[in-house]
Amino acid sequence: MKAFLNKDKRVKIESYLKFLISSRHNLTAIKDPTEAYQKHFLDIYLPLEGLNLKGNFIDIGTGGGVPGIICAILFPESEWTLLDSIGKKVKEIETFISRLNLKNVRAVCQRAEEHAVLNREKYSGAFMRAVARADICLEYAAPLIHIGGRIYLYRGPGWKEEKDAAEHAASLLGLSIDRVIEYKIEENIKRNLVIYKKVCPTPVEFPRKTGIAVKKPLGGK
Ligand SMILES: C[S@@+](CC[C@H](N)C(=O)[O-])C[C@H]1O[C@@H](n2cnc3c(N)ncnc32)[C@H](O)[C@@H]1O
Repeated sequence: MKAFLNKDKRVKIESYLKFLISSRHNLTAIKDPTEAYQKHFLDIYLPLEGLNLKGNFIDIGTGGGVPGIICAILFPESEWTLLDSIGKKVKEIETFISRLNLKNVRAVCQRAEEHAVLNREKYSGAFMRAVARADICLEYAAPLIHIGGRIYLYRGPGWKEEKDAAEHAASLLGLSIDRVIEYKIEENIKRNLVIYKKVCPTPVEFPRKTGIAVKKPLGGK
């Protein structure tokens, strides 16, 4: 199903952005509704407009629920797992999920490396924004998705500099780059949705033990 907006989805997205910017736990530094619409909604929505998504997806390092909650509203026929290692964030997004009456979302408090132990190859796709360097994100996400599944990384203009490290990690993890969607959320704010496809099994040694992906990134220091 392609991403599209109708009145019901618009209302839910506006309510969610209100919850997010008025959170007690400072889930975002953005407090202005117009800026939140641009940086938390348009940033996620614009590159998805032409994409067909259906299945069982995970948002790793969801924080306040971006991109997971936005995606769950845009793609109600898919199942969404929102993962974060910080308990108070997960508790708060659980309240957002129930206030928005979203039936296709669950929130899980766990580190990505630990989630992979019992959920290997469970998902059709993984989304990540602002969690870590791209090569580190790929190590977290690759074991969780099945062959043929995709990893969607929201990256800023620094993507060009981190691309070689990400490509090296991808070659070790069974991934191949699928496409890069370039877009702008404002005339001078350039963004990329970098999409990797899982083409063969991720070796069992990945993800490495908790914390190692950050300490010794696959793409080098
Ligand atoms: C800067 S926030 C980004 C939140 C959100 N994705 C966004 O774009 O607004 C990064 C989040 O990733 C989570 N995180 C970092 N490493 C993680 C890991 N290994 N497993 C689970 N969550 C992780 C942090 O707890 C934090 O909430």
